[in-house]
Amino acid sequence: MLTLIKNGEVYGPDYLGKQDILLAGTKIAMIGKSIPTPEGLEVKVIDATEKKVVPGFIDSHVHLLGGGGEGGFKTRTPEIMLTDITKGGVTTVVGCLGTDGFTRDMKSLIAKARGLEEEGVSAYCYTGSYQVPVRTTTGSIQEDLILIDKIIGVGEIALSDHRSSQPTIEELERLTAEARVGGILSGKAGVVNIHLGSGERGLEYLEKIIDKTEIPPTQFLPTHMNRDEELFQKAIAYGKKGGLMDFTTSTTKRFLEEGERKCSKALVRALKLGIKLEQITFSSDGQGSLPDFDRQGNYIGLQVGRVTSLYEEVRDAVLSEGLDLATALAVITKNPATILKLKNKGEIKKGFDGDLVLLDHESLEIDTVIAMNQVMIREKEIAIKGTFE
Ligand SMILES: CC(C)C[C@H](NC(=O)C[C@H](N)C(=O)O)C(=O)O
Ligand SMILES: [Zn+2]
Ligand SMILES: [Zn+2]
Repeated sequence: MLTLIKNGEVYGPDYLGKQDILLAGTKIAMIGKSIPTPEGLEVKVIDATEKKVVPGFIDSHVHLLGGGGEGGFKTRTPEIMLTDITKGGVTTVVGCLGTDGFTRDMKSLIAKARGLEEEGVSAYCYTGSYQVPVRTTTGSIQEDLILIDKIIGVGEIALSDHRSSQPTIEELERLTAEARVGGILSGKAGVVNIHLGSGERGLEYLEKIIDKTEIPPTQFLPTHMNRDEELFQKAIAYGKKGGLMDFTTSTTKRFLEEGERKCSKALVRALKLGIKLEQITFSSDGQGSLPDFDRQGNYIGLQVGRVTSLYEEVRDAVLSEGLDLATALAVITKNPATILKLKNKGEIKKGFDGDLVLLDHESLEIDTVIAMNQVMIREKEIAIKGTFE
């Protein structure tokens, strides 16, 4: 199937100017000025005049099965549906388990990722959950990475949080070493997605491991680094040592009042403080719980994370914080693709996957979403059965 997207302002995420883009099969076949409509072939032509064309968004931390439970059974959060993902312009997700790594398991997570792939988006998983030792599928982290295509790393491993399994630094070193070697042997990132709570120890374990072992800082993708000012400051110090930082875009009014840093502002501040753009990503924590505890650790209530918050924060960074679009887009396109070694993802380049989002020129609202050259949302209309094909 051929799709010709005409005359859009293209950000790959770097600005490429007015270009036509030809999609063939599931790939970007050509990018160029005024590509002629191929004769005698069935081509879907999309007029992107007055639109910006950007890479499909990558959400590196989504509770595909739902999560939660921190307030008891009634607070389990719901499984994600395809349109929860595509209406946010997201065309690639990485699934994880959280606090409840007991009633939700890796077999279900892998099956859910496969289901989403059948529906047209790209989906991967981290093996494990908050807990250490990591509950794998094959019995070993290395074999999960080597044998199960959907598994690209380990997580979300909880540190500095009252809900963590209180792992020792040796246990964390060991599982990270296993993830690294499993990644190397399978050509994957083998990244360890770390859940940071607001505990005093903060990033201590990670700093010690990258200081005293051969494990590089890029082996860790620590998330929730914007959850409060103290952790944000620690993240900046960690970033100066080459550490990566992922900011969580799902939030609540109360969290922001309690000191959580809004992602659009955290991005601008981190750049101003000298953190390099390629060290920074956003992820949504979609369908994960956003639980509230008092100072004594008593449960107060919870809300549910939304994948749509991912691009909302990027759009705010541009419209409210004055960041340029190419810079803001990088944290949900090229950066996660590079860090997680997601081949052919995150950029508008010949040979890369046909994952594209068309934005309204002025409002930057999502207009059309194309995943693997299938139109999932067209002129803001959501395809009922997933795609318009
Ligand atoms: C970053 C904050 C706001 C949310 C964060 N969510 C999770 O980690 C996922 C959740 N525990 C689940 O298992 O569904 C948190 O709880 O700290
Ligand atoms: Zn988390
Ligand atoms: Zn989470």
